[in-house]
Amino acid sequence: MDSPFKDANHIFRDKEPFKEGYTPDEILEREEEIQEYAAALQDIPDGFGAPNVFIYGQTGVGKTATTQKVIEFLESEAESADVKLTTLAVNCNKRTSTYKVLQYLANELYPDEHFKQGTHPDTLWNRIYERLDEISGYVLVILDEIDKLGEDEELLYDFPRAKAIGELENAEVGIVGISNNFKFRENLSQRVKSTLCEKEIQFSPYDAHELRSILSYYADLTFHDGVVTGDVVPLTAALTAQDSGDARMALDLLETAGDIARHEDDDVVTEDHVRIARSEVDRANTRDIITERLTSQMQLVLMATTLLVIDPDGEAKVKTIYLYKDLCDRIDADTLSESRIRDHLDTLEMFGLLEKGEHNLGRRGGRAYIYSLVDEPRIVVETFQEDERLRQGFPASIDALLGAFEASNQSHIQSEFEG
Ligand SMILES: Nc1ncnc2c1ncn2[C@@H]1O[C@H](COP(=O)(O)OP(=O)(O)OP(=O)(O)O)[C@@H](O)[C@H]1O
Repeated sequence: MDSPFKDANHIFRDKEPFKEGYTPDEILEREEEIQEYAAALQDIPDGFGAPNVFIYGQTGVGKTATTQKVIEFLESEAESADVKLTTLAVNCNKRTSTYKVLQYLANELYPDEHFKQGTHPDTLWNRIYERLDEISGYVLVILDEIDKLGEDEELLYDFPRAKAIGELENAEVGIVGISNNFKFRENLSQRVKSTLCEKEIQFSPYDAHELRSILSYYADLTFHDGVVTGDVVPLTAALTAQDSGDARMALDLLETAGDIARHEDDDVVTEDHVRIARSEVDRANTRDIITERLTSQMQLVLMATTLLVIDPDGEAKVKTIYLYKDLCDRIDADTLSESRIRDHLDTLEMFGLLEKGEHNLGRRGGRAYIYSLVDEPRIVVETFQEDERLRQGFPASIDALLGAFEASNQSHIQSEFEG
């Protein structure tokens, strides 16, 4: 058999910049935020203190990448100004409590020792303070995904006050908290909010113009010259801007379009590759949400809604609830109350799987909520068909129904739930 692998890659020159954790040399389209960020931290090189800063914005809008760049500048400014500065970066995604962050910091500050799980928290605090006093100067603790600490505020309360209350003599701690969870800030207690959110910087989603410039920069680094045809970057930027304004998502789409061109042995990447990539990425996202994030009852409610969407007789005659009960009977699952089903429909909407519209019931009075699927029904049906138990819930004619639906391309409103 001949080797199944392709010859030399004529599409990509380097894929490193697409990887998670890659630090770009340049941060584009964030000039204003960088200026604000620098102003918020100016007290450090000026020698006036270590401030606390809170950075927030949706996922993929450059909060982490911009922070890395600003910290690089800050470190070099501090050095030129002869100001002692230590920066400690912690990702709270993996360290979700004050204790875990302290354990991590202690291990970073004492590379020759190992602080095991179970070390008394007072020991961790004392050793950390001891070391920071030895190092002396300003200490900036950068807590990425700070919202993962949840309601555990001990660290956020104690650390910035350590000098004021005499725990530290020669060092002063400032915190940079980064979050994509908008509720986190609101839920902070007043005493922590007033310190941590002393200075706040918001990062907005990127618009199409900004994404174009970011994508062009990455395309130059990752693709061979002349491979990316004219409309690819603007289309990728426009599709992502309409959806989320998330640079990570845009880069993922561009890479997937390149992968498809490579796989198909095409010489160049075109708009068509981007469109195919878009449907592949959507498919993968939908699958992840359905299989990883929905409870089995939410899956059943989604299944019922999907069946109504593809069943030509389903429109406005049958309600989600009856179909849902029927599905539960078929796969022998418990049935929820109508109000819980309603909650689940709202959750499915929040996950971006369903869209809710409203219509008046005319002479009958009242309103009805109309749910439609955001994705192609086939993506949802195929995901359910991969699950042995859920597959039983579909009627034997599901493939024929789906085929007929696609042929007639009925994608309008289908499921009714009276409000
Ligand atoms: N303005 C930019 N210039 C260059 N690269 C960028 C820019 N914004 C984002 N990126 C790149 O996009 C990806 C996602 O950015 P980043 O991780 O900084 O987003 P984030 O806002 O911190 O997201 P999350 O909240 O999910 O952590 C990274 O690869 C990053 O290098």
